[in-house]
Amino acid sequence: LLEMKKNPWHSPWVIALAVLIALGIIALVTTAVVQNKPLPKKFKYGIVLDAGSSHTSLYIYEWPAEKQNDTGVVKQLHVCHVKGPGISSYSTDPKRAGASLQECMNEAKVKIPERRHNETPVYLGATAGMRLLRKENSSASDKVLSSVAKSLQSYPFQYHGARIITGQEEGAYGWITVNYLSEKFKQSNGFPSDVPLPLSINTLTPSTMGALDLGGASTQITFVPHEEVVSKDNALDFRLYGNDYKVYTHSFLCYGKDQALKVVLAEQLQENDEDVLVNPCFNKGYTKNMSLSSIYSSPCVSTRRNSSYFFHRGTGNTTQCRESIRKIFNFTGCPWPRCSFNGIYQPQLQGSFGAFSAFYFVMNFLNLTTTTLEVAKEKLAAYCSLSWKDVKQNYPKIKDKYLEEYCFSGTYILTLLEEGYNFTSENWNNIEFIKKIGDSDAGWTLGYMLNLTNLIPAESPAVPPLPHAGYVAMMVLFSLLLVVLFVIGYKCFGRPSCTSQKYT
Ligand SMILES: Nc1ccn([C@@H]2O[C@H](COP(=O)(O)OP(=O)(O)OP(=O)(O)O)[C@@H](O)[C@H]2O)c(=O)n1
Ligand SMILES: [Ca+2]
Repeated sequence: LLEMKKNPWHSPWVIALAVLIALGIIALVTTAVVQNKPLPKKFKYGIVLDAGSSHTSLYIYEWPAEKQNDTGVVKQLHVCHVKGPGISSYSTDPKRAGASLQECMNEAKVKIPERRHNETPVYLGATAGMRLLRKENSSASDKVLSSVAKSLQSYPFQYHGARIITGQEEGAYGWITVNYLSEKFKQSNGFPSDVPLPLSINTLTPSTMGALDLGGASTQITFVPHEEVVSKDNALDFRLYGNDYKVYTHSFLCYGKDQALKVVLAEQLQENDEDVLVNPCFNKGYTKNMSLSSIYSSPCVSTRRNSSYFFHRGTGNTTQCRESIRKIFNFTGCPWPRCSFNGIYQPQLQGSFGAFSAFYFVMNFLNLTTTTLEVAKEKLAAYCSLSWKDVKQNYPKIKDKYLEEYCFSGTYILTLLEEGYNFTSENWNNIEFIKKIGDSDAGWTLGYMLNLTNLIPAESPAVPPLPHAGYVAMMVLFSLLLVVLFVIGYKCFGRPSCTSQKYT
């Protein structure tokens, strides 16, 4: 009996040690489990079709399901350019609008894992081409939309609608895209998120990047100004990742580069009595027989002329070209403290800007993406003065459709940015001409999907239970404790000092 009482395993010290060791193991396992929840490794997908005035593109986005609230995790997986013109061009044969999307939709079926098809949302947003068609003939635009809707619904994805987005949305989502991709929303304003900010809010919000989008039929300018946006039509309020943003946006319908060209040509024709149009915005030696209906059929053009064809001849003079482009802007009659043009309010430009879509295509072709404004003007003048023969020889691979318009387009862009939006030599280099940020294209589609899929939270997402450093420290501490307990246990084993004397 005495022997049994002396058994060291029955000493309270050893029992206490055993309990502590067990607790240590439980603590270790719990910390590891809480911190490193098993990763499901599940990817989610979304499809957005950008039905622009000149073409349609299908974008597939991908993001890890468990991180979807973080900023910057949604990425473009794939883009497919639909063959043929924009959907508004099928107004006389709407069925073909839906059919035109099939090739890209079939590609999406291959790119997205089959088991994810039924949970993948698909959105179609149509822009200025459809806005113009709706203005002209709303039943035709309805038919085109029904045709594309029917086509999209025949796929195994989750159909979320086909609609014409507003110019405001187009500007806002473009702004969200560039700031999401350049991780501008991650920054904090230095104030706790529940503290109401002083009135001069936009001087305290983290800096963002403005967005400049030039399409075929409309153009958008969107940025966070320092001053209050006094025109309600141009004001947007966002709360993203715990910060408030007061954003200015405006979309100019008919000021996309294809429609602007039609308006310029119509003005030039108006000033010409003959059926020959001598145009300083096209290279010398460029000639083309054009139908007047190609210009007068546009709802952006209000003038009319009787004959059916005209002879278009270039002279390649950028100074004269700029003069004729300037005529489509109205710089008088501003009812606001400040205007861009046509009496539209625009606050003072603020911060850096990302200029994408046709701003990029044209400026990149002309090699003007990184120059000063003065050098851009000089280089453009030199390009415009090249003969059409030389231009064709220098760029044999570029389609005539694009090539013939670069002198006009370059001059239009400089006029729009400098005289329309009031960029100057001083802030010119705040404009960054971009196509992509990382692997994703700059444009409104990503912002549209992030918003409709609730992928951008209003408040900062919750942080993990422990920051990584805290987790490592805890693990080291628990491990050390366990080692110490083992050592004490081992050293104590069988020693009288560790066994209770009152049993003897
Ligand atoms: N490599 C390219 C591709 C396009 N373009 C021109 O860029 C303009 C269209 O730009 P885009 O952003 O694609 O316009 P859409 O989205 O079709 O038009 P919108 O946004 O106004 O609906 C067209 O004039 C087209 O000819 C170009 O110059 N070079
Ligand atoms: Ca567009």
